Amino acid sequence: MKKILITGGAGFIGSHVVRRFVTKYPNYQIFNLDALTYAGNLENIADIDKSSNYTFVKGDIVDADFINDLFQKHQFDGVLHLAAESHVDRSITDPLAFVKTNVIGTMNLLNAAKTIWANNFDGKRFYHISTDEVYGSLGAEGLFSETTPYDPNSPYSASKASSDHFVRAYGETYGLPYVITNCSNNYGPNHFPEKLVPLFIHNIINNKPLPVYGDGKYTRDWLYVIDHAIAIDLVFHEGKNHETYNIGGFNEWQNIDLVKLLCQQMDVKLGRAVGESEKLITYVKDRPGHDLRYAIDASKINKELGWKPSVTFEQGLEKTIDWYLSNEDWLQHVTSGAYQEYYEKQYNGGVM
Ligand SMILES: Cc1cn([C@H]2C[C@H](O)[C@@H](COP(=O)(O)OP(=O)(O)O[C@H]3O[C@H](CO)[C@@H](O)[C@H](O)[C@H]3O)O2)c(=O)[nH]c1=O
Repeated sequence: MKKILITGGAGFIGSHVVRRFVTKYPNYQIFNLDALTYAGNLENIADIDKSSNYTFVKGDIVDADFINDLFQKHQFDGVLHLAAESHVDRSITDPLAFVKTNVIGTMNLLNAAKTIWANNFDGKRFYHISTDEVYGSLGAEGLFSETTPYDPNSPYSASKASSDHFVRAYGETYGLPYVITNCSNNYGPNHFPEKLVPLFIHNIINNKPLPVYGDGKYTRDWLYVIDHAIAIDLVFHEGKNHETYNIGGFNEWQNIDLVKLLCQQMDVKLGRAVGESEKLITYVKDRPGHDLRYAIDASKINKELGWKPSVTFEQGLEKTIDWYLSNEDWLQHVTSGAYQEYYEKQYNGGVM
């Protein structure tokens, strides 16, 4: 039986990956390591919690001694590393937290893997799940490919770029077997309501303003989170050693158009008059260093591994809205306390 460590498995993307691996691979023993920060929530994976091939471990990847002990104890065969501080706005107010978790945390995992595998890399794999933000910002034209030079702009993307570089460096220097994926914006169930889609769903339900940064003309490439989990499964098992794969939906939306579509779908779901939710749109001051456009060329993963998104954006968005509307308890739990304080501070940043 293979022992697989998944970090960040109580978070948004991680919870979908953990569920997929636990249910699809009964011959794997899955260890889910999560620090349970504000964005991690065991409710996200409550349905698989009792599975015999699943173990939850609470712990922080920043603690090197703890990580070394964990690797020595369990002798993992593979690591899927998703644990990260991931919110760009938070990285602007507290960059060091991002260096700690995303850079030091990744280093601790790399060191621990290198030590236990001790040059015996047969059947071993370190998989770093990363972001397209490492490539910086596109103008109106072009797509990010795997050979696009790194050019990160936010403390968040700088920390992810740094950790990508360390993973590659451990591959080149010590022969560590690795794969890296850089994915575009995800949306779907379990997404903490600080990111655009879940925050706006939450605010529409509660009749709160929808704070659109700047002129709303920023563009992102959106992918349903379960399609990302499927891609991660494929890359972990079939991706080539020492390779990078970009993952994206070929699905670009300007923020304001996405928000309007979301408002329309929410009006229908909530039985509101047409145009009701759009009245909540409020233009607020822009994010500093806001990247204009991300768009992914996902043809490598498509050609080599046969992956492509399984749902359209309209379908994925509807599934997402349905999930939030039938999980209002979840929303209530995660939006109380610390989050609420943060949100109020953020929103009071100023209406334009
Ligand atoms: C939270 C929020 C966001 N926005 C804008 C900023 C962006 O142009 C767009 C999406 O913002 P966010 O949901 O924060 O996501 P973004 O900054 O693109 O980064 C996401 O996508 C990345 C992949 O591209 C991931 O690596 C990040 O972890 C993830 O947070 O919406 C608003 O206009 N208003 C808001 O309140």
